[in-house]
Amino acid sequence: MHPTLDATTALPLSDLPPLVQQVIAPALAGCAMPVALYDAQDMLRYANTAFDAIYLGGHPLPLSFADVLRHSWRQGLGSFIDCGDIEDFLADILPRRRSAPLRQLTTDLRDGRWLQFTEMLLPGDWLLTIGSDITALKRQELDIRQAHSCALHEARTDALTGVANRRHILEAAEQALAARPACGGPCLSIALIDLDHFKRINDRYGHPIGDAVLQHFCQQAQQHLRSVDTLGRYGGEEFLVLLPGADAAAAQTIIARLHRMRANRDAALPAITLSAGIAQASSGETLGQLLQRADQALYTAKTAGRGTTVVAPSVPTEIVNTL
Ligand SMILES: Nc1nc2c(ncn2[C@@H]2O[C@H](COP(=O)(O)OP(=O)(O)OP(=O)(O)O)[C@@H](O)[C@H]2O)c(=O)[nH]1
Repeated sequence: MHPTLDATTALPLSDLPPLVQQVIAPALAGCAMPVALYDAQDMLRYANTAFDAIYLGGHPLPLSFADVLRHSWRQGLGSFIDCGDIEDFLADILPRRRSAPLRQLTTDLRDGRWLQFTEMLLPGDWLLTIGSDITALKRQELDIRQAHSCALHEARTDALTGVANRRHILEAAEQALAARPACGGPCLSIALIDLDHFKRINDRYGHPIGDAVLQHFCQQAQQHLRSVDTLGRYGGEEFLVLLPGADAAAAQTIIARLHRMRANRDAALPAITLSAGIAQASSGETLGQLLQRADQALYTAKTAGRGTTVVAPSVPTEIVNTL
């Protein structure tokens, strides 16, 4: 009778393939990297101490691969299962098991660590699994990803109001226009909004109150726009709203909600009104042309006395093409 490999090995050494018996198992028995060996029927026949601690918690062998995962899941050990259902998880991964002579898999453990497993098919259909701890690498990757998304967010966001900045809202508008088919397709409208007599707010109450009014306007406006709409700061007290799927009439209804926001205003802040110019994109129209029409409509709203919305007349395609 041969000695067992370590505390978790339930089978005699002679039962394992010679390569494992003579080289792999003795070298890896006390190794910090988890090592496991499955036979041709996918029964776990050998696990070193590190693998036992992660998946078995002292459970005796043999155990099928699926039962290793079921057992570890029940015991709060092993891999984290995103879908939360061990049987669904097994149904997803089992068809790919043993699908190549050498495979690498990454898994996050319920204790927060990350492992990369290398699975190697051996003669006689045995499968050797060796894991290495890649937690530090994963944390670094996560930090880099978070730093990147923070940098991206900052590059796209207006620092005062938290809405899209001018560059980002214009990029979004370009993309929305480019995504439209050459003719037909869903509508797209834009609204240029300017807060009325804003200079007076600054002059009378001071710049910090002016800033607070801008912030409050953006907060409120975002609550009153649809989730598909995008609000961006176009200039000082001027804002651009993208209204996908909205024709001019629908856009007017949505912008009317912003006019009514005065009713919910923060009593600590001075009241404001706004003027808006709406333009519905015509087929083939460039962003420059669309903005020009919205700006013209805004100008008309301003000269008409402010506190109102003007819709730019629609442009027939043949005229757009000559603009
Ligand atoms: N507090 C504050 N004021 C700003 C900011 N950006 C622009 N402004 C002010 O917004 C005011 C815009 O003034 P005008 O262009 O004369 O327009 P208005 O007073 O709003 O008048 P109309 O647009 O004609 O209704 C200026 O006084 C700017 O200083 C900002 O970030 N914070």
